[in-house]
Amino acid sequence: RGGPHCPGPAWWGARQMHPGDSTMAGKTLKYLSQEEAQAVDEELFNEYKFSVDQLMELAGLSCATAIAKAYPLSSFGSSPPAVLVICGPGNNGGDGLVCARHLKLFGYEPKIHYPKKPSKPLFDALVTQCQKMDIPFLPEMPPEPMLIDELYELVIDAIFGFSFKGAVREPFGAILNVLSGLTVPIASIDIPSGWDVEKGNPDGIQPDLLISLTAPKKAATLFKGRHHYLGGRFVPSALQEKYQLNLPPYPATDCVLQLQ
Ligand SMILES: NC(=O)C1=CN([C@@H]2O[C@H](COP(=O)(O)OP(=O)(O)OC[C@H]3O[C@@H](n4cnc5c(N)ncnc54)[C@H](OP(=O)(O)O)[C@@H]3O)[C@@H](O)[C@H]2O)[C@H](O)CC1
Ligand SMILES: [K+]
Repeated sequence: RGGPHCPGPAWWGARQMHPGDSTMAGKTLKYLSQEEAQAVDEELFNEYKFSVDQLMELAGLSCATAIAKAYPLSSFGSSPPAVLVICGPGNNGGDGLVCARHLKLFGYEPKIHYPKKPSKPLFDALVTQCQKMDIPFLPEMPPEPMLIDELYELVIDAIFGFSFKGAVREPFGAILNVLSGLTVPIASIDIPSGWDVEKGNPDGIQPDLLISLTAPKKAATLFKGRHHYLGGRFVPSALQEKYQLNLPPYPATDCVLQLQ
């Protein structure tokens, strides 16, 4: 474990953490309830005066970085690797748009399906940025898992984040059904979509990668995939302390940290 990227002992402690476990400093990484996740988010905007696009840019960059670390360009047979990004109607979908843009800059070939864009200037701008970077928008979701397996190397799930509640409404029910049948890996942003934010969903999609933003949510304890990253390195220490997030230290200047 030597060399310039050698994780220090604190990171190693974080890597092994689950609720109830401890870091080497004796502190437990907090897994947030839905209410806590929303409260931290609101405080970042209302008290700390961050704007949504500031945090969304950092969140989306973290997502693209985690994906590029877990699935480096060199690990794919095709070049550039085709990636399908599915964006939902809230800020999780916005993170997906930003992630797609950074993936393109990193050398991937993203295509986006965005069936329910909110009519807000922020999302209009994110869409224009992607269009001007030659990222295609697919008007229809590929109807069969096999089609996606044939055409794409990876699927990014940016459908729902920490505000998801209740039974899935269309068109997202049909989309999640297709995703459930995939062989190619799914990378979920913040929450595997269709999972209850706290209790998960044993019958839902089973992503290979999860990137928890700000702090993991309770459902992340049920994540069974290979790669769990923490991203969204923007939480001021006073806010971390107020919510006792006990975030492990990020390595050097990295915007993501591998938890598993
Ligand atoms: N602090 C941070 O870490 C930041 C995280 N970011 C990302 O933002 C999301 C949370 O975004 P939010 O807009 O609050 O919510 P969602 O994206 O999770 O989803 C809201 C939309 O989803 C619809 N919805 C909810 N439940 C269902 C359902 N059962 N079926 C269908 N649709 C559903 C909801 O629709 P409504 O009709 O209820 O309005 C909304 O349209 C967080 O997870 C991060 O990914 C920020 O980017 C930066 C800060
Ligand atoms: K998601």
